[in-house]
Amino acid sequence: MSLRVAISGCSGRMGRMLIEAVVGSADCQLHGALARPDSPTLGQDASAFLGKNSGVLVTADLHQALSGADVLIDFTRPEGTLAHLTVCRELGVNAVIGTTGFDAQQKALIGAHAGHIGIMMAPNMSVGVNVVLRLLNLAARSLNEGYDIEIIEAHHRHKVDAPSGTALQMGEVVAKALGRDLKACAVYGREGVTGERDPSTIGFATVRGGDIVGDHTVLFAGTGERIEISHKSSSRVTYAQGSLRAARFLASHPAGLYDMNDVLGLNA
Ligand SMILES: NC(=O)C1=CN([C@@H]2O[C@H](COP(=O)(O)OP(=O)(O)OC[C@H]3O[C@@H](n4cnc5c(N)ncnc54)[C@H](OP(=O)(O)O)[C@@H]3O)[C@@H](O)[C@H]2O)C=CC1
Ligand SMILES: O=C(O)C1=N[C@H](C(=O)O)C[C@H](O)C1
Repeated sequence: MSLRVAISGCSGRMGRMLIEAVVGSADCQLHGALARPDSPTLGQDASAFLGKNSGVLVTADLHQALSGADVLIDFTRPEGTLAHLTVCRELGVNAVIGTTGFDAQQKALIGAHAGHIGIMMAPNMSVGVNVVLRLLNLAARSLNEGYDIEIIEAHHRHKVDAPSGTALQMGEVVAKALGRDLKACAVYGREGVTGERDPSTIGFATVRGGDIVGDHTVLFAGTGERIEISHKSSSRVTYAQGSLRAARFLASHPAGLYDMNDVLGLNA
């Protein structure tokens, strides 16, 4: 039987990419498409932008979109995600969360919902980025003395959160490998007379412009050498395919909070 997938933020950059992926998939069917109450797309067929008819009309009614769905895939904003999760929990619908920019309190709320439904949350659904996170763990443990660590990310002009969720996750992985607390050692941008670099810090730099899909580099700068571990996305299709993989994963797992390592079997 097909996996019944609902998409929120259905007219956003990722929402459209996800609808295309679901409509083109052999084992998923579009079940619901959510937009905000003021969206001009309300009432239209959710795949009209593809020149296709899915039979699913865009709605702002959470219960209408989510009743009978197996899973919601949500790439919106933190406050939207949390509102959607409340209804997912009420209706027993699993959730794949790609939204970034949650604060600690919001993450705790998501954790509480995961006691009742399956939730897979990751700031980056691409297989490549999740392999890079593994490489960073190895690199940080090996380069734990004498290397200054800087994380540089670049995204399109429309992105609203900074640093990116992926950059922050890379920082968490590196800090953990070094036995540091990212909250205590992160430096988010520099200006003016900053003084010499504190070797215990992890620096972040953010670039925003044009249509950059998503570039991330972690720089280990030593004396006489630099190591750079980079990932560059050239299409959002990788995020959509990773999200469908996560949706399938949740269908065969009990309630709980999962990440891409679980989906890709990298925790084994
Ligand atoms: N995990 C991953 O792999 C990836 C994560 N992302 C993250 O996904 C999120 C969305 O990115 P992107 O698609 O580029 O953004 P867009 O701005 O293109 O789309 C966001 C969508 O969410 C809707 N939305 C905004 N606020 C709310 C709200 N409060 N309640 C319900 N819906 C809302 C918007 O509606 P409207 O059209 O009416 O404004 C829009 O349709 C970001 O947090 C981004 O960082 C992005 C790519 C990959
Ligand atoms: O907003 C985006 O576009 C992206 N957001 C995610 C993030 O914040 O890390 C993932 C990807 O880099 C694209």
